[in-house]
Amino acid sequence: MGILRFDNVSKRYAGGQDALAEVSFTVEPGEMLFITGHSGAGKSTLLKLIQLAERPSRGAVLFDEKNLLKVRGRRVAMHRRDVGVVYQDHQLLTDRSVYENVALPLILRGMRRGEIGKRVRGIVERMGLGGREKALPTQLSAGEQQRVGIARALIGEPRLLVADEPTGNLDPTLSAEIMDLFASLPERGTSVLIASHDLGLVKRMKKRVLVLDHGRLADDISPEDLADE
Ligand SMILES: Nc1ncnc2c1ncn2[C@@H]1O[C@H](COP(=O)(O)OP(=O)(O)OP(=O)(O)O)[C@@H](O)[C@H]1O
Repeated sequence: MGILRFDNVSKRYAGGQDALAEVSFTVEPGEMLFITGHSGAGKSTLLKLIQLAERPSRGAVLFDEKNLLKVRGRRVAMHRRDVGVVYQDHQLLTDRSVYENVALPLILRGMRRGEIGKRVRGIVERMGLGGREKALPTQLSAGEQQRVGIARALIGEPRLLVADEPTGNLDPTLSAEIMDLFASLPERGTSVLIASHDLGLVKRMKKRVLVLDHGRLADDISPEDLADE
């Protein structure tokens, strides 16, 4: 049973063409995969459907076999706890410390301060940011800032992590470091779906790759096939 399933999903924005057309695929628990394709191929749209930032025009997106079309109102926030999101520009609060940025999702949930502190310390260490808790994001390097963004996405222990061009602003060495960090997540049970147009980086990771072309799923390449190329 997949953690995420797209069943013949199409998405058409008002006045536009199909941004996604009849897309079907399944993501297993603990699987890491990439989604790639040209600019405008529909990568961001696909990730938005998972976060309930957009709704499909046709077809169904299922999370844990639950049709997301039925998730409305207060249950949208509950669903978003299960999906951690990492952005290209990390979207950190620049006037808040690393600690506060990472703690934010738990504060919003009303978790006890002691429990928040324990969790933040744990994830900050895991992301290699130990000792930087009091720093402001502007005092950190680009790679460190992105790791704070990943820590914030992971703090609520989501079942799935989605990332839209998470290394878009980083140099090749830092990009590889961040990718290795993502690759370490599935062994803890988190599935990871990363949109990237950096084909070199994607191929190096030797994971499953979904290829979008004008909204259609043009290819679904297994790690074994990738190794053969
Ligand atoms: N809010 C919107 N309203 C109308 N059309 C949109 C909207 N968002 C995206 N589109 C269109 O949908 C198509 C897919 O866009 P999307 O952003 O999903 O592509 P992408 O693969 O993420 O591109 P990029 O790599 O440039 O970010 C494009 O033709 C885009 O112009």
